[in-house]
Amino acid sequence: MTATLSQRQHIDTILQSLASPSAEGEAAMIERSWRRCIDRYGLDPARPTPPRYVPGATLREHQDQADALLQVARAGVEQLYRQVASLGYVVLLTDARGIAVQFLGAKRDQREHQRTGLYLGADWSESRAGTCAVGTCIHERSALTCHHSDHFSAHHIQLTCTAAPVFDPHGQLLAVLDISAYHSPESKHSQTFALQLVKYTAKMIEDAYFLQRYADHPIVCLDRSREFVQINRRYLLAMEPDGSLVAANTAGRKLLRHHELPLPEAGEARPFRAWNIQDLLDAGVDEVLAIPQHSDDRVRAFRTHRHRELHFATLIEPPRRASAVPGPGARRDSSLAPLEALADDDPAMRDTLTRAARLRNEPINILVIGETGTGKERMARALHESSRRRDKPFVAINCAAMPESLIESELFGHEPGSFTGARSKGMKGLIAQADGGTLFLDEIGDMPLQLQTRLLRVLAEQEVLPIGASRPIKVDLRVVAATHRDLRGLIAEGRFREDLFYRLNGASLRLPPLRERADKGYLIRRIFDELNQQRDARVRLRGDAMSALLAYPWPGNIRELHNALHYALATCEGDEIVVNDLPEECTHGQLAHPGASPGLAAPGITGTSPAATRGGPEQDLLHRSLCRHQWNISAVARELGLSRPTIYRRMKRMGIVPPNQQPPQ
Ligand SMILES: Nc1ncnc2c1ncn2[C@@H]1O[C@H](COP(=O)(O)OP(=O)(O)OP(=O)(O)O)[C@@H](O)[C@H]1O
Repeated sequence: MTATLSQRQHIDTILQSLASPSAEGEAAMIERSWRRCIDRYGLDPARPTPPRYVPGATLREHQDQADALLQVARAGVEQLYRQVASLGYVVLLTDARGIAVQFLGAKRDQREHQRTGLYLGADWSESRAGTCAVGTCIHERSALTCHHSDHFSAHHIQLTCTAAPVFDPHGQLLAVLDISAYHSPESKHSQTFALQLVKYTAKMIEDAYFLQRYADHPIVCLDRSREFVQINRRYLLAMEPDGSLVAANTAGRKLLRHHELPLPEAGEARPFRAWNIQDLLDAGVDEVLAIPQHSDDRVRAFRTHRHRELHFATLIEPPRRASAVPGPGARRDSSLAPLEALADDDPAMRDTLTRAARLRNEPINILVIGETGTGKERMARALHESSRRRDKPFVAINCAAMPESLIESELFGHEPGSFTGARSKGMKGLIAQADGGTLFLDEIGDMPLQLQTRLLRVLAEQEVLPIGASRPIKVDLRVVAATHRDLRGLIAEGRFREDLFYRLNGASLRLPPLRERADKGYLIRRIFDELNQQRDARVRLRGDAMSALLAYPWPGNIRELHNALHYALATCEGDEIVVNDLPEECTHGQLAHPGASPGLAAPGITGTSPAATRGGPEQDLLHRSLCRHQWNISAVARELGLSRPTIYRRMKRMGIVPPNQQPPQ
């Protein structure tokens, strides 16, 4: 390929400036890099440098090694992309060797991205690509913009790229965050804001990683401003409870150096613990650890020993809270574990679970309200298992799934020969079976009116009269009813008894739909662990699959998530689930995420309508399971962890007809 005029000029500039180096600051970084390109890597600015992609398997190894960071960085990288996408930038996150392990860019320019190397799996190390933002940033350990002809290769001079390093808590380079665009103004000053934005996001990612990595240590946050210390958390210092320092973020390491307490640089053997927080601040360890965390005034002022600088401090203590159910100042009560396991840190669930914990042993009936599949039955079981009734039966009845003709005898039981078809020995009804324990009435809004009247009597009298019996049987019941319907609306239409509503609704617990839950990551991990256990498997959910699941706009039904994970487990080949093992609906139209190989990634920036509206993975999973078990509904119900009536209802809803019921062709 012959060089264009501007490319030839570029080559001349490089050769001239290397003959008489003069630059300072960022320009000096570029000049040093040009020299390395010629002297060390033997590169030629005129030689075409097509992008080098690592093979798919190698990319996955790089992603695996960066997994912990990728999980933390995801939100920051996506936020950065939202900020710059409309200006024509793509976002790359590379590992410390310059391999792009995450990429976000507009789908319509995919070919251009791949042609230029602004794509997943591309190698942007300096020795390979010449002077470029990522490669030079890795070398210099410093943020920079590599604008147009700053690039060594004449074939990169249309690009503007800005990169900033992300360091681990010991100063080791973890990753490089980069934004790049194909078109930009001639002046490098046009990228000043880009540089600030990338540096800012890289710091955010670095600090988030730091906080996660040292979540089990007290962390002191310092800032020169009282107003900003809780927001900026400029200097982060992790320590042991005796005050010895174990790690610091980049700014924190600078602060310590400034106070002549240098922490060892990456790779040095000397332990961090050489210094104590008392060596930096004119304060005792006890004073620092006593900084309040939960009052209005969480900031304390301290002076540094050496330079008497005034710093404001806040403290992040290791989480004592392992539970979403905060017993007020109480010690952890292990009987609450079933309730605690329902959620992590979701505000709506926290409120609901706090109420549930208080109500679990109260002699009142509870109404659980929530959309389909929000975990109402789970909640009812957890209430039972955390209550004093836990050693007695939990009996669940689905009022919508039971045929009307059977529901009365199933619920109330019957005497021998009390009606045609009655069992000769009679039958104990489900209500009597729940004696001493919990009766769970699912989909209570679907209970026929006539039975509502009889149920009301059971609840009022605490006794049940089996069909054909002359004497009632005493029962001790706690009823938990659940509904996704508007019971007040049904009352207004005359389809639900108001007095029964008040009997059932001693207290109500509302469950948020999945789309609103802030603890989706926890639910994903929990359901995944449960499925692994059920299958006696040890499959791992890789970070790229987790990212895709977190990014997917889930509808309200947790079953949808459950099914997607079940599908992935059933169909994945090795011992880990990667993004391509997930049902297509979960990955389609999402931002590109790590895990898809260069040829397969489909970066786009629009969402799709939820799978729930189309049957999607749920339908697929059900159909496969039916075929696998030769349409044996009990086996399918066991495999999917659902009741038989639910399987029948789903088949009906999805229009799945067993082969023996299909009309002849
Ligand atoms: N906290 C949770 N942790 C793990 N899995 C959960 C949780 N909540 C619900 N699930 C799962 O989601 C699915 C739906 O839960 P559940 O049957 O309790 O919901 P529901 O609201 O009673 O559903 P429906 O409205 O269809 O009766 C089940 O597979 C259940 O195992």
